Formats: sequence, structure tokens, C-alpha cells
Amino acid sequence: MTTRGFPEGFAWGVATSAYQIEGSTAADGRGTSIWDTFAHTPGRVLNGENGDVANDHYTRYAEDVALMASLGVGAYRFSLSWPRIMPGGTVNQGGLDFYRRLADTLLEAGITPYATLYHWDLPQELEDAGGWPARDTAYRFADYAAVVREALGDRVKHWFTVNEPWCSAFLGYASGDHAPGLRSPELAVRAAHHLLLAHGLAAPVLREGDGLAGAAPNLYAVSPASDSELDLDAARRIDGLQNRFFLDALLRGSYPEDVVRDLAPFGFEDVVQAGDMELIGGPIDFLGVNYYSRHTVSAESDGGVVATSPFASASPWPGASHVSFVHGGRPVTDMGWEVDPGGLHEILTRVAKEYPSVPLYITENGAAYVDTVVDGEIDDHERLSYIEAHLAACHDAIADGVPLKGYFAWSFMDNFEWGWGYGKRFGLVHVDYETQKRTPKSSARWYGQISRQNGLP
Ligand SMILES: OC[C@@H]1[C@@H](O)[C@H](O)[C@@H](O)c2nc(CNc3ccccc3)cn21
Repeated sequence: MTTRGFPEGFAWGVATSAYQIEGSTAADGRGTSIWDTFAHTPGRVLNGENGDVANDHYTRYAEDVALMASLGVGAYRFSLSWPRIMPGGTVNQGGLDFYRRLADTLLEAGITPYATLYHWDLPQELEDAGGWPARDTAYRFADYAAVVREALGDRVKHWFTVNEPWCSAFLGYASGDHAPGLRSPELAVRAAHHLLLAHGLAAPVLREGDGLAGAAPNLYAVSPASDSELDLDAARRIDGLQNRFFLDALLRGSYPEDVVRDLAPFGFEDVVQAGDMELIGGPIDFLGVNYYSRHTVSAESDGGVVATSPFASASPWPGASHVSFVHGGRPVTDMGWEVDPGGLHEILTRVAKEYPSVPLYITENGAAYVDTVVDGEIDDHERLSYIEAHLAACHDAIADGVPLKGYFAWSFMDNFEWGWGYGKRFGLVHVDYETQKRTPKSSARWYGQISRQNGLP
């Protein structure tokens, strides 16, 4: 029974990424990624865990697609492993064949594939040549996009260029909590621009013919801890670095002046070349929004810092010193992230109101909670409630005029949670890593029903 229906054709999906689920990191010609290197470096991932096996999805993909279909979801957002497709810069048909098989299996099951080209697993040889701080990497990404479009464009029509450029740039090159684990704000600001340039170069390639493309930034609602001038400015700086830097570039083709000013001490102005912003702000068919929580920001420098990994180290916020993240008094997930569905409504209506009109997808939303298996069942009522509340926020946003076209729950199944390893579980489906047994949690069955009825009770 649906009392809160969603628009006809709304895409109900689940999401994953290559390094987090595939395993088989040396199979069929796959090359090394920066996450293979990072995860095998002692002290980088909790308990020394890595993605060598992960969910063994590379061999179990047909079983996983069948499970997706049995649940009733209609769309699947996954990522392509660049080092599987172009190891050492050469096209690897063995890697492409896997994604051809995956896409064919999805289509046969009535599930629409949405492919992300970059979800953090840069080929190691490109990192060795300078990584995202090096402008050339953006051009190598455009070459990769042309290979992918040629090989998979007959099967995949919906593309996301880059997942969360903020994370790749600032966690990878400023805080060092993510691969490649560097701690240089100067490198981070260069990486941020080149990840967006990569998007700008690749999007026209992916949009050729009947291709549809966008990017998938992670956006947060941001509030000052108080109405003091210092807290208001701290919130401005974090909102600028986290949200406006990416939204302005992608949707207006320019960077916000205040953020450019804040980043000037790190050499940011030297990075942007003539023509870059026209490419970055070029036409897209939709924008993905990854939303999880709200930041409540204080100017005091001794407040709590949002833990981006168990080894949170240097700040991922160049230009935002003396800023702390404080809890706003809301319930938190197992990641310590505040549960705030109102923040999702806030972000969606803000993007719809303040930026040129573009269709939106929630490309990631979900929650980690500690799951308990009782007689083979997992009653993950907290995760179900989190998703229900955020879907209600989506429904309200649509009623307020937001052109929201779909929602992808993060994640289809438990997986490798980056610096946290396998201990943080976001899946609608439980994975026993000893046996690789998949068990739908109560949230999976509930979400599949919502998908089939295209609405909330
Ligand atoms: O952490 C859950 C997921 C993660 O598994 C996805 O691969 C990634 O796209 C993703 N992004 C966020 C939001 N941003 C974030 C902040 C700090 C650390 C990691 C991610 C959450 N998630």
C-alpha cells in the first residue's frame, strides 16, 4: 500500500564500487591500483585488511545480480576498475569482458546498469607518474573514457565520471587517510582541480550518441555550531570546500571566489588553465548526490574532528584551520555520522534553487550499523529506519519541485569500507566473509518492496 508515491519511472537502485567488492585483484590481466598499494601498506587499513578477495564479486557476479533481481531493485550503480580495463595504459580485453558479462547479466535480469568510471582506484603507474596532482592524469582519464564508451556503450547508457572528487583529493592527498596516503594541501588542491578536469574531458566522450553522463560529488548539509561570527565563517569555509567548490565548478563553470581566496596559500590559482572551466562546467545530463550526514561546524580548534578513518591524521580541509566538527545532538550511525534526513531535503532544495536546473539522482545514501545474525536472520531496523527517513525527505523534495530521478542505496551488500576494512557494514545484504554467504537483511526485503510499489507506505 503506497500513500507516498514517487514519479513514474523513478529509478530504485543499489550501489557498490569495484575495489570494495570485486576481489580477484590479479585476474585476467588486472593491473595494480593505488588502493592495492595503500591497503598492503602496514598501518593504513584497520587490522591490515585489503580488497584482494573482498566479496569475490568478480566470480560471483551472476549470483549477486540474481539476488538483486529477486529483491526487486530496478537499477544498479557499480564502478569500473580502471586498472582492470587499462593496466599500464593498454586496453585489456579480459577486464572489459568482465564488465560486458556483468552488463549483459543485469540487462537480462531487467536491471538498468549505471556505471561510475572512477571510484578511487587509480592505476598505480599513473600515481607513480604524478597522480591526480599531475594534469596529464586528467587526459589519461579521457582516454580511458573513450575505451569504455567504445566497449560498453551498447550496453550502458548511464555514466558517472568521478565519484566524490573531494574524497579522492582531500583524503588522498591532504589528510592521507585514503590512497595514495599523501599529506600535502598543495597536492590536494591540484588533485581537486584535475579530478574535475577529468570529468570535463570525459563527459563529452560519454555523452556521444545516446550516452548520458554526470558526476557524483558527496555533499553535506552544513550548520554553524552557534550564530557567532567565528562559527558562521567556519561554516562558510567548510561549506565552500565541501559543497560549493564542486557544485559551482560542475554547474556554473567557475569556482567560488571565497574558496579560491582560501586556497590561494596552497598555489591553487596556478592550477587552472585557460579553457578548463568551460570543460568542467560543460553540459551534463544529471548530477549524482552522495549524501550521508550534516556537518555542525565550530571555530574552536579544540573541538572534535570528523573521523574519516581510524587513523584520522592531517586535516583534509586546506584553508579551514581552527575549524572543528561538533555533534549536533542527533543519533549517530556506527561511523559516528549524525542521522539527519532533513539535511538531505536541505541539500536537494538548495541545489535545485541555487543552480541551473539539472536532473538529480541520490547516488549514495545509507548507514553502517552493527548487525547481529540470529538464526540466520538479520533484523537491521536502524538501517531500515535511516533509509525510510531519507526516502521520505526525497519524497518531500520532489513535492517541492526538485527534479529527483532516482535513489541508490549504499550499499547493495556489506563490503570493504576503505580505511575501516570490513568492520563497518553498510549493506542491505549481509556477507559472511568466511563463507561468502549472502543473506538479505530485513532492510533488503523492505527496500525491494518499496521499489516494486514505487513509493512509501
Ligand atoms: O563510507 C560509506 C561510503 C563508501 O563505502 C563509498 O565508497 C564512498 O563513495 C562514500 N562516500 C561517503 C561520504 N564521504 C566520506 C567521508 C569520509 C570518508 C569516506 C567517505 C560515504 N561512502
